[in-house]
Amino acid sequence: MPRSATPDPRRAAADLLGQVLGEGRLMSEALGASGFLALPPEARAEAQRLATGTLRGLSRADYVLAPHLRKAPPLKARNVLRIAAYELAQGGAAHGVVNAAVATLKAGKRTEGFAGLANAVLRKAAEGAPEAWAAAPAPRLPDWLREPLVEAWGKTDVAAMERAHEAGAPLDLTPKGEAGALAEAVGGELLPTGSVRLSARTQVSALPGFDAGAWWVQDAAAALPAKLLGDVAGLRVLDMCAAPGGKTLQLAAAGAEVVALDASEARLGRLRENLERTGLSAEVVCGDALAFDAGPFDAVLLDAPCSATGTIRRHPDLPHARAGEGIAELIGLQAEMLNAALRLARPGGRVVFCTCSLIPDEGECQVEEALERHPGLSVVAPEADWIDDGWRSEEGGLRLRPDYWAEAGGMDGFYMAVLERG
Ligand SMILES: C[S@@+](CC[C@H](N)C(=O)[O-])C[C@H]1O[C@@H](n2cnc3c(N)ncnc32)[C@H](O)[C@@H]1O
Repeated sequence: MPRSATPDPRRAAADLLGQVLGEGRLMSEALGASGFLALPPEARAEAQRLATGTLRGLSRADYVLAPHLRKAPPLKARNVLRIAAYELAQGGAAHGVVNAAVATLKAGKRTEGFAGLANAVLRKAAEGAPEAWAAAPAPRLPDWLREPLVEAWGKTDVAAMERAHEAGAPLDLTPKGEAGALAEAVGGELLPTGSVRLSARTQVSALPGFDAGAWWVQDAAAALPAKLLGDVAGLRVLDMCAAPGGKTLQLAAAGAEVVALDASEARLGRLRENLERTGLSAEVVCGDALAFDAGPFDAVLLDAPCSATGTIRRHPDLPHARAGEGIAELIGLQAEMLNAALRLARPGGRVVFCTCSLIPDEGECQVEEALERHPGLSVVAPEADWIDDGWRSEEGGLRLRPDYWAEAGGMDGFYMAVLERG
């Protein structure tokens, strides 16, 4: 399928799937490609919805299509069939979904030959589609990630995480001001941790307070590391890997004098936009955290680059586009960054270390090893009425997982710990 502008969202969705499944590209990269950006906003939103939903249930799509296919067609055509299977499972009218898939295939030189096959396959797959989809085996993470997670958390818990990944994520907002007032203004649920939760289908820019910068989108778990620093009003705080700035905004809103450091100028552009929209301020610095030398700070927040395996609910492309490459390097970088954070904190100052990863090597183990490297360093057990004791991990941090709060819509996987310099 050519990557030219097209108003057909199914074709665009199939192209997104092709990039993720065929080229190992992350969806976030594919969504930023000029061909995709040239589409009208509604087509982009629909393509993203279709691609994301199909990826969440990819093995179900293959399972319901398999009995009707003698052999799997090439990836481009297969992805159109998978999207149609997802639409049928969602209750899409059979004739509309089948005709649309056939038209999408006919529009592509390399897929037009599969239009007849798709017509026959999808008509058969349409019968009892939602039931067949629900009866298919539940999606599992690929082995590169499943194996280390089963070793860390056990099969039952990993299956619960996989269910949470398939369920997707609601929309969480962090208030600039009072959380109860925001919950009322947007008609959302006030969570015990102070985030406000809305349905994933909410149109963000249409919510009251968007233009005024009264809140920002941030997963409920991602909002907790900044809270662990406690009362930061008047303190000089370094947000060491700051962009796009969710935690910088929290710290600035809490009255800290924030230095927001990040190595990516492009991502800092988004941080600056966020500061502007919310009317908050921070000193923004583009640079390498390992070479940064403007301490000491009263407190440091280190949200280190990681595998991002805690965010699969929102990014179901990740386990498909990646195969674990680069994680060993990230683990080394996280340890170096933690050393740098401890250097930059004043004696007695606190460092919150966090990663949005489900892999203990990027969380619990980092803290255990830092304690061995730094005599005098201690872990401070966080105290807050919103902390569930089940979140506490042995070395003194908090382990959050996507299968926690399952009935309330879950949370991203995160690890966080408060360290105090001797
Ligand atoms: C997990 S993200 C941070 C998210 C951010 N804290 C937030 O809440 O919006 C990790 C960030 O680390 C940055 N980063 C990676 N290597 C870095 C380095 N050597 N120095 C500074 N920042 C770095 C990346 O550009 C990325 O923005």
